[in-house]
Amino acid sequence: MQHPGNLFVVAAPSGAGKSSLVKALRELDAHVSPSVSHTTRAPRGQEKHGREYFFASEQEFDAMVANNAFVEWANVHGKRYGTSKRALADRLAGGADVLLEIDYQGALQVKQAFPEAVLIFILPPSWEELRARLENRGEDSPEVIELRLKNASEEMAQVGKFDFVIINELFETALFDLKAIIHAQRLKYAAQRSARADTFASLNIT
Ligand SMILES: Nc1nc2c(ncn2[C@@H]2O[C@H](COP(=O)(O)OP(=O)(O)O)[C@@H](O)[C@H]2O)c(=O)[nH]1
Ligand SMILES: Nc1ncnc2c1ncn2[C@@H]1O[C@H](COP(=O)(O)OP(=O)(O)O)[C@@H](O)[C@H]1O
Repeated sequence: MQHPGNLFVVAAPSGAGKSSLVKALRELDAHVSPSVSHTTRAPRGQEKHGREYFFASEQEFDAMVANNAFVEWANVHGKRYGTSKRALADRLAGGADVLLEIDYQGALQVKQAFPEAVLIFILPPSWEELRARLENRGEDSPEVIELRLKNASEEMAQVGKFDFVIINELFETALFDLKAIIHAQRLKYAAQRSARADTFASLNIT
């Protein structure tokens, strides 16, 4: 079996720029593989089943919960979202670095299951800017935007439980920070692996 890859988790209040940052990162770094979540929310304009999400009915989601098919799942803004075990295990075992874009509740569940996971939280520079980004994105109704802003303060209160925090003010700076965290974790992991290999060799363990 190939060596398992690194696991990164990125969380943020809605509108902070998480999806845009992860998309830009993936264009620069082909070794980061996303995991496609299941959700009970309806698809937005351009979204495709199996690409952004697997869109599931409440009954389908219930069945997956009952079958213990999720690594983590949570209620977010009144809908359910979850990472399936299948989506994660195959990619990690194949040696890919996997990046999960999930909410803080899911991130903390992942840390329980995988203590070596690296948790990254993305903050907006201000409340005004967060609201402006949600409004300018033009994807959500005013009621949905208000709900997301209301939930943002509870989400942001969790920032201390994360390993790293990025403030997404200037996009290019935030992207640089995200790349740096991922690069540093890869180096650390590679160093640990080679130290282990040296020890194994000196002990004649193959
Ligand atoms: N726990 C958990 N949260 C998820 C998952 N997939 C997406 N989310 C989170 O659900 C929230 C809503 O996502 P979405 O409806 O796509 O809207 P967005 O916040 O504008 O990107 C975001 O905080 C996502 O990170 C998942 O598999 N598990
Ligand atoms: N640094 C930034 N400066 C200005 N606008 C940004 C920045 N980062 C993202 N945006 C814009 O803000 C909106 C929300 O970003 P998005 O990536 O959809 O957020 P999230 O996935 O966190 O909900 C989008 O319209 C995006 O283009």
